[in-house]
Amino acid sequence: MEITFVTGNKNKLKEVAKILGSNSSIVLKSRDIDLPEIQGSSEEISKHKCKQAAEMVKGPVIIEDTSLCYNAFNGLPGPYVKWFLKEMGPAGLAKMLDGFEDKSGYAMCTFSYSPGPGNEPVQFNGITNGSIVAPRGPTTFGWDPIFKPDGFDETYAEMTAETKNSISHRYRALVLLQEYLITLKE
Ligand SMILES: O=P(O)(O)OP(=O)(O)OP(=O)(O)OC[C@H]1O[C@@H](n2cnc3c(O)ncnc32)[C@H](O)[C@@H]1O
Ligand SMILES: [Mg+2]
Repeated sequence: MEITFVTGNKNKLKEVAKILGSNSSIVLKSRDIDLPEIQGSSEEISKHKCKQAAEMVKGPVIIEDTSLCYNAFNGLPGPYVKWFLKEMGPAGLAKMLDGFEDKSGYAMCTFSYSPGPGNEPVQFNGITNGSIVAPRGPTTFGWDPIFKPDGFDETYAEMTAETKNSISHRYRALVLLQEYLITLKE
């Protein structure tokens, strides 16, 4: 099955390609487009991106929207983390919690799949719980240096790609997406 992943983020594409790598039933194509995003919940933003992607590609597409949620902020910055990261950097994003005892949070990936234009997208959520820490490790990908998943001492940035891809929010959502796509073929 050939599916086009529409994203303006090269690191996302790299991880998705790697996670799906061993699964030969999906042939992943990609389009480098930074789709406009509405304001709303992660699900609403993801659905809107997916509908636009299906119109552009005129065939089966996946897109995803990623959130970093602070429990002390009732889930914010959530899907708006990109703009906080852009202006404050990872260190500033971690410092936002200085006045709060609760440093817990979660990373969430909301994938949407559409078989083509005019179809209602199907959604899959992957969540990895963790805590927000002062930046540690390479600054290659977004807020990776400040997110320490539960059960690990390392931040996402300090882990090997293999370890991150075996526990990440993105991996968990992709497991569900793959399970769904397999049912379509039956
Ligand atoms: O074109 P799209 O797919 O929307 O790519 P984007 O970079 O705009 O991504 P989002 O809208 O989902 O915004 C999520 C923000 O979180 C960052 N991000 C996404 N996944 C991440 C991950 O696994 N680790 C660290 N940062 C991540 C990403 O760089 C953005 O700044
Ligand atoms: Mg985006």
